[in-house]
Amino acid sequence: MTTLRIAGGRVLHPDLSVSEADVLVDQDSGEILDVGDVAEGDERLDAEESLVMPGLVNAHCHAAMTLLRGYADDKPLDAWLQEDIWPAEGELTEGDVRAGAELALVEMIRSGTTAFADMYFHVPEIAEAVEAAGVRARLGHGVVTVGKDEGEAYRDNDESIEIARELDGAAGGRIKTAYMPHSLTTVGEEYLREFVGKAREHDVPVHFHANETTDEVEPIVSERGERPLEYADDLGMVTEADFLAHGVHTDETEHELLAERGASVVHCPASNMKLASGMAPVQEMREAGVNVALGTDGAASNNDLDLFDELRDAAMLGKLAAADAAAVPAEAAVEMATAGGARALGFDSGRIEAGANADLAVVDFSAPHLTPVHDYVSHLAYAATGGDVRHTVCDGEVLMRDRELQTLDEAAIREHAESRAAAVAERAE
Ligand SMILES: N[C@@H](CCSC[C@H]1O[C@@H](n2cnc3c(=O)[nH]cnc32)[C@H](O)[C@@H]1O)C(=O)O
Ligand SMILES: [Zn+2]
Repeated sequence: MTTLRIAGGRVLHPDLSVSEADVLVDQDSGEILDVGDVAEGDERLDAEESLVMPGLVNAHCHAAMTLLRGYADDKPLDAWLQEDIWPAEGELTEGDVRAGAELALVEMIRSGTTAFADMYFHVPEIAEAVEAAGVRARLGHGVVTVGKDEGEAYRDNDESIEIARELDGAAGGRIKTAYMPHSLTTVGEEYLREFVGKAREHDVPVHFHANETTDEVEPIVSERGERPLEYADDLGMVTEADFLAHGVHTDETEHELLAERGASVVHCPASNMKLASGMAPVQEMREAGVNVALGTDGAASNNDLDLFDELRDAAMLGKLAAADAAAVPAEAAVEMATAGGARALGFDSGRIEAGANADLAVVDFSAPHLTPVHDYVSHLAYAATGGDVRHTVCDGEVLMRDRELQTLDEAAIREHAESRAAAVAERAE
């Protein structure tokens, strides 16, 4: 057994209390062995003046969209997707998706994210990038059937199921999968009925966009006379294993349904503000007992993958939505970005405790904007940024040490992404 001791700092415990403690990690099993006054390790990671926290979980992303960062801004969802994003994505090759995913992984590791969920295409390329980077991920092929003939629509759904079957458990178990229909309005009912059943046969969860804009909710309500998530529930897509992105325009009935079924909602505050989709009722959902996680969504609607921004945005927007400064307090935001995200994705991470996955971020508290420290959790939610992360550890492996990436060649990845993105933009013109 090879062990790693993260020493000399403070630890954020599962109840969000903070105390001086070291963390001992088994690098072979990738699990936390002990927290507190721990034994010596074979290797040491310095945590002086720092806080060891669970690695952040980005529970909804389209990682390769880093190539489209700043490509089209300042438009509502529908026009943004149809006029700019989908035409550009039509030009993305396997190599482009690989390059974009690698850039995303650099950003995520730099800002302390150790697990993410991703809906995209050319998923085997994304999986290879994840395997090399060393993080944890739940990956899936996004399905759209509107505007496609039956044959094409079937192929797209089949591919999503096949990818989910083939890649589940890859990278030594760090990669898990899901069937990922894009949304309740972009995938036809007949396909959802058939393929959600197939996902169940293969024991993979379902991940989709839901209730993101009023334009998406209204047609379902008027055509079916029921709320979108009641429709999704009829289709069997709201089980404990399932997680949906956004949930902006959800009502009390839907919150009760989500809480009862145990399905998770991934709140994406920056994307919701940028596309003016609306304010998700996060405080109400949490009070109803819904598990809420945080996501950045793609870099083209955010425009970065720094989850510390989401922590702050979630706390701020949650107050505005509830017209109550006590809504979505710092603790809630931190919980959503860690334990809530891990639960949504089905990983035993998001808590620093013996037996959990050793997925950790070590945040440097010596910066002026983090001085003084009255309350560590407050700083994580309101003052820290991804740039404050010193070390990132996933599955017991050090992915970043003193702000230097250990598994990825950052300069080469940046250069490659830059030239790939320029070529995509040119082809899409
Ligand atoms: N476009 C592919 C499959 C969809 S992958 C997931 C899709 O979600 C899109 N996407 C990114 N952000 C959002 C969002 O906020 N709402 C809805 N879709 C989004 C993204 O651009 C990507 O096309 C096809 O036609 O078969
Ligand atoms: Zn999305």
